[in-house]
Amino acid sequence: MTAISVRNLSKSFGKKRALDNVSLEIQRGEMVALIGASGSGKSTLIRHLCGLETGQPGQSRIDILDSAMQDGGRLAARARDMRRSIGVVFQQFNLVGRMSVLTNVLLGNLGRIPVWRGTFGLFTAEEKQKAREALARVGIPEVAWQRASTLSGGQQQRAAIARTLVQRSDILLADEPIASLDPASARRVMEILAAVNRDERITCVVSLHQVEYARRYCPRTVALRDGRIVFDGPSSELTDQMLVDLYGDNSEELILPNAPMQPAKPRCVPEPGRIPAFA
Ligand SMILES: Nc1ncnc2c1ncn2[C@@H]1O[C@H](COP(=O)(O)OP(=O)(O)OP(=O)(O)O)[C@@H](O)[C@H]1O
Repeated sequence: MTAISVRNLSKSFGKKRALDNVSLEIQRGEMVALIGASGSGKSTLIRHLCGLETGQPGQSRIDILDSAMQDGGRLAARARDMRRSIGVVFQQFNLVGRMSVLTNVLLGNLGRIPVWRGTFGLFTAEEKQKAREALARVGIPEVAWQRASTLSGGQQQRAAIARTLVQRSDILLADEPIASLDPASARRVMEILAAVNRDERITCVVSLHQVEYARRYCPRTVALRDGRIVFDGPSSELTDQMLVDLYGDNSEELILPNAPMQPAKPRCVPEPGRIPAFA
């Protein structure tokens, strides 16, 4: 089954063409890295895949699990329901900081339970147990009762992955999940994503700045430049020389494994009431 199918997707912001006739197929169970220099269109593509953006009117179409998510620049009526099958992890704003980690993970149930139960935080014992298991799965069972804002950046990303497990998503889209992390935390997060892909058969699309992580953890890489796909194939075949040829001076930010990492902590959602995307 095809997990994600993108056809002829273009998107402009004013005069800036962020995506330029992108077509892409990702099969169920794949783990795919999306790489590209800053501004190449990775986040814009991910935002389209989860229905947060619509493409230009015309021939574009995005199918998720063989159902149209958007067609001709219009979101399908079922798009909201379809989002339940897509877990999203962002570089920042992953968790509601004032809530406990466990509650954040429990928010993964929201698409499947009555709104009133979610609003009042009335989760069943079984749901709480599943949330605790998900935290154990990502290696941080001990932080369940901590406020999310007190977690380290790597722990926050792991809690966000736990939330997608509770959501029981078929597809996990991670938009630069390791960009703010130190190398050890980045490796841990990538290992967890790879394990979730392998063991739970969740299709993963991970946007990354450094090709080294793509080579190590993702069998397939899709490289974007100026909104166009310029490489799509086995990550092992994407050599440093190819990156230099594709990106020129900008290749440095993709090749040097430690250079562009900013040691900032991913930020939690600051205000109450805001639910992380598709939690
Ligand atoms: N909402 C928006 N309004 C205006 N321009 C936008 C918007 N979103 C993206 N862009 C522009 O589209 C282009 C692609 O941006 P995008 O964020 O998708 O790139 P990216 O590859 O994810 O970059 P980075 O690695 O720096 O996050 C950039 O030139 C960006 O400035």
